[in-house]
This record gives sequence, structure tokens and C-alpha cells, in this order.
Amino acid sequence: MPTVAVAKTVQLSSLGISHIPSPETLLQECRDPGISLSPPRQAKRRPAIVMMESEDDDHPNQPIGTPDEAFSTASRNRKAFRHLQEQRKQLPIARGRESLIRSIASNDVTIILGETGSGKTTQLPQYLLEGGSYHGQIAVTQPRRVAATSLAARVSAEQGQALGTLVGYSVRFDERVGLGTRIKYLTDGMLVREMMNDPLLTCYDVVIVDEAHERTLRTDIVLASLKRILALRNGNGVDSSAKGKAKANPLKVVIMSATLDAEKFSKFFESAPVLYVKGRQHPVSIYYTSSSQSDYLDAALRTFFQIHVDRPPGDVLIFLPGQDDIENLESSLRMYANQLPQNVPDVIICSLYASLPNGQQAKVFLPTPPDSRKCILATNIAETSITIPGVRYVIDSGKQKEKRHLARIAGSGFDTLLTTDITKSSATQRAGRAGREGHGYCFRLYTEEAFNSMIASVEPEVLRSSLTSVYLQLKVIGQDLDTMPFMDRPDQESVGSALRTLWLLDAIDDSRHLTDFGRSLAVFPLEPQYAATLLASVKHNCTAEVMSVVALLSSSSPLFPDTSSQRDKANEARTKFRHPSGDHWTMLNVFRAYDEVCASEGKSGRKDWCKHNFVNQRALREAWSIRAQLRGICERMDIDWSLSCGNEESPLLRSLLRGLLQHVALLQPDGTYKQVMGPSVVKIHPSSFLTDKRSPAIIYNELVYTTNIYARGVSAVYKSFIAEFPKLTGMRLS
Ligand SMILES: Nc1ncnc2c1ncn2[C@@H]1O[C@H](COP(=O)(O)OP(=O)(O)OP(=O)(O)O)[C@@H](O)[C@H]1O
Repeated sequence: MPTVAVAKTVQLSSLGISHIPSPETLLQECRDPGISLSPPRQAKRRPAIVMMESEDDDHPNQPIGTPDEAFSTASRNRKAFRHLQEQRKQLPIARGRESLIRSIASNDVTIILGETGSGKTTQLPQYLLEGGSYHGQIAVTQPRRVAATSLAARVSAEQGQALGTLVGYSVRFDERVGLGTRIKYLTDGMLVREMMNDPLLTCYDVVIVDEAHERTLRTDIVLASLKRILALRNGNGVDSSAKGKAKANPLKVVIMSATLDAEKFSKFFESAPVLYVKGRQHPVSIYYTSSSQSDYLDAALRTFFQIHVDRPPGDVLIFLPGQDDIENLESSLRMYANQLPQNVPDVIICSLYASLPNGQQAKVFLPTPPDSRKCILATNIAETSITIPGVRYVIDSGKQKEKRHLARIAGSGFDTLLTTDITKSSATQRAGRAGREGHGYCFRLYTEEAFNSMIASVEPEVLRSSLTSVYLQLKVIGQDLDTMPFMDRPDQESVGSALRTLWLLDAIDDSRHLTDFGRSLAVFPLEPQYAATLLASVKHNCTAEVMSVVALLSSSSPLFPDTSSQRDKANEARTKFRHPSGDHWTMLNVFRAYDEVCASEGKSGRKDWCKHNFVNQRALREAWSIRAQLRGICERMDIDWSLSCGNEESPLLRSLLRGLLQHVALLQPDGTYKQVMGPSVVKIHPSSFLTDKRSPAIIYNELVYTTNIYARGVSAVYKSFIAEFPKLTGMRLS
């Protein structure tokens, strides 16, 4: 295979980027199965770097993805609409249109395997709609919200309709559908929620489970539920209640992916037929490094600048494991991009990760200005389904963050988030994000041998996640985790841990039946523990305070980011928020202070305030948005969310204790804490604001496991509060 000969327009080493060793080496080391390099592009003026600022986002519920305004303009524009129709016809899947429609019509379940970009996700629902055989809705599930919203926008445009009319989407905390909506893109989690009100999914004629290879917990629940629904609606199962109802309102199920284990899925659905969509619209050339890279951030930085100075126009999408890596690489990229000479185009940097507010995620989809190159730093939320217009190059670090629930440890178990190698399936999906609009290039920052030794696909989430929330949701739809026909059965430890938590919360009774309280918990899109805290706040007259704390605890970013390099300054700045009872009241103090700042300051004032006080504005903004949603739910449930305890300490702590029963620990003579509901001895995390580190009893949000087991998010509670819960006292308190 040829070595890539890179023509250089700029010597990076002349830019003072001294610690990047010979920047051109990386690509020269890459091997490419048949690429011919285009000539270097013309040098241009304008050296400055343009930033897509991670600024305030005042529109947290703005739809993500290609702005639909752009699409509705396009749809009004006949020429653009005709162009979209032409594009549709060119997709590989178009050739199989009739046979796909036929196969789906004659089978309950159809499995479709087709390369990335072949047109499965955007076209199949439209074929079924245009075919005219289905009069109900068509659901298309996605593992991630960014995909659901951006796909709905694209397909609306292809139908020449405004988003939310014929084609819409539904994701947690955001929905855009109308009475006439026929194609609905929704997250698999939302479909599970819909089953709570409509267990047989009667409003759908077709359910398409897309990206099924990801095997998220919710996807697996959808798959198992569909099996049962098929039996009931199509009368092809053993369920006796199905008799008589058969075929009145049959359901069609389609399972799709570019990288799924077709045989396993087919077997799961009683030998469902597998159809292959052949071909892809544009090729993607793959490069590997010749030796493994110890520092993937440095390798990504070098590769990006090599592309930037040597390669023709086209945006770059870099896959990194998490937000920290994204922020680190972003600051390095900015620094070096600022030093680029006059004749190199601008660099526009933007990020895409789950906790980024929707409005900022949307910026990724904005057109790149001329004479610029967009560099998108993303986690694996950009890995499947989405098309980011303009992306021609993908840089794949080969790493991801993987959440794992260790049910065996510390009674209730705890979650870990580890950086791990990706799977072959992820690598294929990542490469597939290039080559959507033309020939694409994917630079893998690992060797071909490393790729060959990757495992084929990820371990299903049901085997490595906390099952508490899911157990509850299943109960609400009349199902039992223990008897659910999962493709892979979760282990008994995890099931037991979920069961214990729900029983302690009084969500289920001694016979494992769902209680009314459990049913109320499930209404909130929160972990059941926090939903219990919220409901308890009504009794203690502190719903306003609890909503703020629970919203902060449900935010995906920490309120107090790690500030190891400026620890003393950060501690000093944060002292003013400190509450002697510990971290929950301290969090509330920050939230209240930020609230006041929002009332008096503009965007930059708020940002400065957060910076000055070493608190994470992202967490606060996200919490604001979550709090607003919780308020809406409280209103619908007739709960007075304005109930306030002012500065009285106990009500908030008693409400928290109601939800955190499993996270109670008692002081031992040696100063450590012993769990009430588990075997472990834990220490209070050094970052805790709790003043008296020898308080007789504590509650905590979570455990972290380093050299010791640490309790994080800690508050002191009176033992007399604990005595109010017979389930706890009966077990351990004396
Ligand atoms: N937002 C968009 N902007 C521009 N082109 C798009 C957009 N969405 C889809 N396309 C075009 O439609 C093609 C098919 O996309 P689609 O998502 O249907 O493919 P797919 O087979 O489902 O791929 P994957 O398995 O990667 O999800 C893309 O390759 C791209 O050319």
C-alpha cells in the first residue's frame, strides 16, 4: 500500500509548535488502501481563529441539529427541494425500495443491514409513508437525542414540510409533534415512556429500531417489549389474551443498523428475515498509524493541523472519550491555530457532547463560512446516525468512556466511568461519519493490528448498568425485569440491587408489587431516589429547595469542577457558599446565588461570576432547564412547587434522606463510616464541605472508588431522622 506523500503548504514546526514532533510524520506513517491525494489548496488570507463560543445558552430547548429554519427555507425553495429529491434517488437504498416495502408488508419483523450512509434512517420511514399501506404513525427510535432531532429536521425538509408537522421528534424534555405527525423520530427511552400510557403502542403501525447494535438498556427493553406486543397485536405468540385480537391492528417491526449481529437478532425474533442494503454512496479511505500512540490528544492535534495545512477544504470531526478531553484539546487547538500564518484558512472549533446545552450542540450543524475549516470535537454521541454537513475528515482516537455499574460492591453498588478502547463496530460507525456528501477520509490514531484485535461490539448495557430506574418503568408497564424476554439476561446481583432499592423506597411492596408511590415516582424523568426526595419535599414544605438540589444532582456536569491547579484559590472562593451541614445545602446556596446573579447580570456578568467563584456554569444552566421541566410535571400532578422552607435546615435533609435511604452511613469509633444498608466502610471525600467530619450519621449521593471507598456529596443528618424509617432501623440501627 502506498505511503501517503504529503505536500506541505506550511511547516508547522516553523510556528513555534516546538513540542509537536515533526507534525508531518503522523500522516506519513498512515497507510491508506488506495487514496490519491488532491493537490494542496490555494493559500488564502485571514489567519485569525474563529471560535464557536461555548457561551450562554438561553434557549435550552431549541431543537438540536440542522436548524429547521434553514430547512423550511429550503423546502419553500423549489429548486432546493428538487435537489433533495435528486439526492434521495441517488442513495444506495433507493434501488431496493420496492423489495423493502414488500418484505416489511409480508413479515412481522424485518432486519435490515446496510452500510453507513446508505440511506436507511432517512429513507425507509419515507418509503413506508409514501407506499400508502400504513395509516397510523411510524416510530423510528434512536439511542441519542441529537440524532433524533437532526434526523427529524432532515426528513421534514425532504418531505417539504415544516418540522413538527408531518415529521416530528420526541426526546426527553423536548418534543416537536403535531396532530398530523406520521413519522416520529424519538429516543428509545421516550418509546419506553410512551409504553407507560400505551402498553401496546397502538398509535404506531410500524416501529423501526435504529442503531440496534448499540444495545443500550432502553433499546433492549424496547426489543423485549416489542416481542410481547407482537404476540398481542399480531396474534403470533403464546399469550392467551392475544386470541381474538389478532390482526385487528397489526404491528410491523424493523430492526436496522450498519453493524449488528444479524443472526442473533434474527434468532431473537423467530428467524426474522435479514435484508442487506448493498453499497454506500461515497467511499471512505481509512488510515492507520504505523505505531501505537501513547497520547491520543497530541496525536489528534498533530493530525488535525496536518489535515488543515495540507488537505483540501472539508470539516474535521474528532472523536474523543469525554468532555475533559474535548476541553483540553480545544484549548491546545486554539493556541496553535492562533499562530497560523496569513495564508492558512481560519479554524472554527465547536464541540458536541451530551451535557452541552442544545443551543450549542446546534452550532455544529451551521454552515462553515468560506475560507474556514470547522473542527468538531465530539464524544460518541456523534458516532451513529447523524450527518454533519461539511464533514469530510474523521479523526478517531479509538477511545470512549464506558459506564459500568458495580453491583457487587458496597451494597447498593456504584457506577464507574472508565476510558476504554472502542469496538470494531464503533470504529466503523465513526468512519461512516465521513463520506456522507463525498469521498471521506478517516484517520485512526491506532494501528491496523489494534483495530483487528478490537472486540466486535460493545457489551450490552443491560449487563453493566444500574437497573433501578428500568425496573420501576417496567413495573409501570406491567412487566417484570425477571421475566422479560431479554436478548441477554442481566445478572442476578444487579437485579437484586435494583429490587432492594425500590423496596426501600416503598416503590414496591414485600410481594414486589408496584405501589401507588412507585407509580408516582415513575412519572418523573429522574432516578427513582431523587423522585422520592422530590415527593417527600411536599410533606416537609420544601419543594422549591428540593427541586433545585435534585436538578443539580441530575445535571450531567459537576457543579464544582476539579481545580487541582488552583485548589487554594477555588476553596477560598467557594467558602462563602459553604453550609456546615454539608454539600447539599452548599449546592443550594450556589444555586440561589446564581439565581440572583441571573436577575441582575447579563450573559458575560454571569459567566464572570461563575469563573470567579469556580463553579460550573454548564451545570447551573442544565439544572435550570431540568428544574423548569420538573416544575411543569409538578403542576400537572397538582404539586405545589413553590413550598419553601427558607433557610430552615432540616426539611431539605429529611427529604433527601427519604430518597437516599440506601446511602446512609454511621460513624464508627475510628472516624470512618459504616454503611447501614451495605457491608462497606467508607470515608468522607476530601472535597466535601461538611464541617464536622465526625458527625454521627451521614447521607451521600454516590461512592467513588480510589485508594479507599469515598462517599461524595455528603450531608450530616440526625440519627433521630433515620429512626423514622423502620426499614432502616429494622436492619441495622440499634
Ligand atoms: N442533515 C443532512 N444533511 C445533508 N445530507 C444528509 C443529512 N442527513 C442525511 N443526509 C444524506 O443522506 C445520506 C443517508 O443518510 P442516512 O442517515 O439515511 O443513512 P444511514 O444508512 O441510516 O446511515 P447510518 O447507518 O450511518 O445512520 C447521508 O449519507 C447524506 O448523504
